[in-house]
Amino acid sequence: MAERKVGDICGSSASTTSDDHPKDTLDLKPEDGDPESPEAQKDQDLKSVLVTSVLNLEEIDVDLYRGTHHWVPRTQRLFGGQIIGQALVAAAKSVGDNLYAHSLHCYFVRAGDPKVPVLYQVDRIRDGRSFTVRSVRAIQHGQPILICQASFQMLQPSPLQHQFTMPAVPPPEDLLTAEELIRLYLSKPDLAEKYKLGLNKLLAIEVPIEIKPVNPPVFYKVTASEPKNLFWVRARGYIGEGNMKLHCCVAAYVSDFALLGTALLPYPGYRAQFAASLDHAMWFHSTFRSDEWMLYECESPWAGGSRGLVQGRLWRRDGVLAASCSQEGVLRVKPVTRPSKL
Ligand SMILES: CC(=O)SCCNC(=O)CCNC(=O)[C@H](O)C(C)(C)COP(=O)(O)OP(=O)(O)OC[C@H]1O[C@@H](n2cnc3c(N)ncnc32)[C@H](O)[C@@H]1OP(=O)(O)O
Repeated sequence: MAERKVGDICGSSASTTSDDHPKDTLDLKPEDGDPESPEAQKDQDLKSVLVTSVLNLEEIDVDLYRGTHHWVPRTQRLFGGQIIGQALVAAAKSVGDNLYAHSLHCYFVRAGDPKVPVLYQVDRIRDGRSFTVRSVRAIQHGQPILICQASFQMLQPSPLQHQFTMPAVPPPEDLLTAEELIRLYLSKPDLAEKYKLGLNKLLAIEVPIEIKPVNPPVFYKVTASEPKNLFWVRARGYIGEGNMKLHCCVAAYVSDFALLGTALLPYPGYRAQFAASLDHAMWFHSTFRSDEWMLYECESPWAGGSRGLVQGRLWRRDGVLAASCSQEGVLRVKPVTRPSKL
């Protein structure tokens, strides 16, 4: 069982002990690392996308913020992870530097409209001695699209510490990114034209997340599998050590990516006719860097009634459990029709 360090709650930076916490703010300006370093310069643009646009809200009034969009799925409904991440940013703005996000619970009540920004209205529910709770409504066209409650806690170490063991998988250096896999498929001389179009569309999507599937699907070979999936994941770009609240917001964004699809893995004979996240809950257990590779372990323990339940665990490379999440989504499917062999 991986040894957890005292103070390993989402908030202190990974290297601190219990008595020297960096000022943990949500100032989203580029980290004070060496901005001229090749690493920071190389990714500054992409970092500016994720840090200064997707998760950098404009303050409209006290506890009222406005968020814009960067990447929108082909469904043309706003990506749920964006709305969760932005809602957590809004909630965190009115919370002291000595408090750290430990959980959030959301309902997606209407589809997000990519043509208009999202307003985030924060309600300061309670400021307790150890725990502080905020409620956030994400609003478009005067109606809520998401309702979210987030809770923050002071650092309070405890002798009760345990976690599961991280799955044994190849390191990310031994695996290909989703883009590299797609290019590999596209290089196959016998690939049918109709597949090329779909794959090139996938390549064109500018998702600010890098993904390396641990067990990449054998492309277009439809086989049923257990409702379990593993992939290495990280935010594109350099974010840096200090903004633990920001890393939680990025992890919230990442956690909703490719999660619901886990419930479809046992049913290759069906494709989603209508799929959307209904709710999303997340718990932050330790410090982590969302701009460094983390293992995302996804599984679906149940599906039925046009819904699927999926759960995820985000692991640091050193085996520490960083965050857990659960989500239920509506899954309406129809049989996949294949051209007859006759
Ligand atoms: C992975 C992600 O990031 S998803 C993004 C985040 N999540 C979301 O955007 C979901 C937001 N929430 C919502 O949109 C709403 O709460 C809903 C759609 C989930 C539920 O709203 P309801 O008013 O109950 O809609 P309902 O479920 O009846 O219908 C939804 C769709 O399914 C269709 N539908 C309904 N019943 C059936 C059925 N039995 N068979 C097939 N289709 C059906 C409806 O026609 C509708 O399709 P349409 O939007 O193309 O017209």
